[in-house]
Amino acid sequence: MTETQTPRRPMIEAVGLSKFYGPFAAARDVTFSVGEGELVAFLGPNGAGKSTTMKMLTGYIAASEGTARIAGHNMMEDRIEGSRHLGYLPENGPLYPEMTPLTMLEFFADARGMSKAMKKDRIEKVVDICDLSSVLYKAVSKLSKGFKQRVGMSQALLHEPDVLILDEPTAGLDPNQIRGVRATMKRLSETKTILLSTHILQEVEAMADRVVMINEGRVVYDGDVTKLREIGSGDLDNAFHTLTTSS
Ligand SMILES: Nc1ncnc2c1ncn2[C@@H]1O[C@H](COP(=O)(O)OP(=O)(O)OP(=O)(O)O)[C@@H](O)[C@H]1O
Repeated sequence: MTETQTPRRPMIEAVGLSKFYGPFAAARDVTFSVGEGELVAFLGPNGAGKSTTMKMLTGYIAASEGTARIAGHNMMEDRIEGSRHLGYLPENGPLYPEMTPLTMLEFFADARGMSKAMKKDRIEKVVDICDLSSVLYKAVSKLSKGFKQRVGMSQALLHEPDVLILDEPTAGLDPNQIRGVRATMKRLSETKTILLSTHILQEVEAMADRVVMINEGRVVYDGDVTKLREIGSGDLDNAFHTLTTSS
């Protein structure tokens, strides 16, 4: 950042977050922040602690140590206010298999206390953004993985949050579905702050302003994609390998 640029307002903050399961640390002293309007990729091998960190950031699980803040709100002390700003797509989607996408969105809109008019308007908008009109009346259990992912995304966007935490939004999708989800995320990144976990390095190249990498529960890299590539002598796969196998 040059001296003339104003620092971005931090919208997602992990401050010394740790999560212990007995003696095992799933996350240890994780500290990073995502500024307003940034799209940050959260990278790491299987079991590195990405989902655990995201769950602490969203207030879904309590941290053993440290603080999580969304739009300045401590997610343990002020979760309701923080959650107003936050859309969260968990790893396996918050899906109710016997509901249809429409009944599920209505259910979430009611749970958020939306007025009738607001509910209609917001459901129409997220159905459009996530391209769900063809499956609105089908049971979620009968939908393809790609559509299930989009239903999860529509739920995350329903209350028009300005911060999105998306846990592997493209995992298990075919290349066409990945294209669709990436295009949606790219559009959303024009107006929102996004933290997105992924294993796919092309996704990082295509979309992210910055990368936070985690390995064995600890942050091992926080910086831009260009510097990350330099660590791998010009290759992101190499950089990933170097940073996640040397500890
Ligand atoms: N409830 C739990 N009890 C015990 N260990 C857990 C629990 N939840 C997660 N872990 C462990 O914590 C570590 C981090 O898991 P986490 O799901 O955060 O990793 P991840 O980086 O999201 O992995 P993946 O890319 O495979 O989704 C793993 O070793 C996991 O087995």
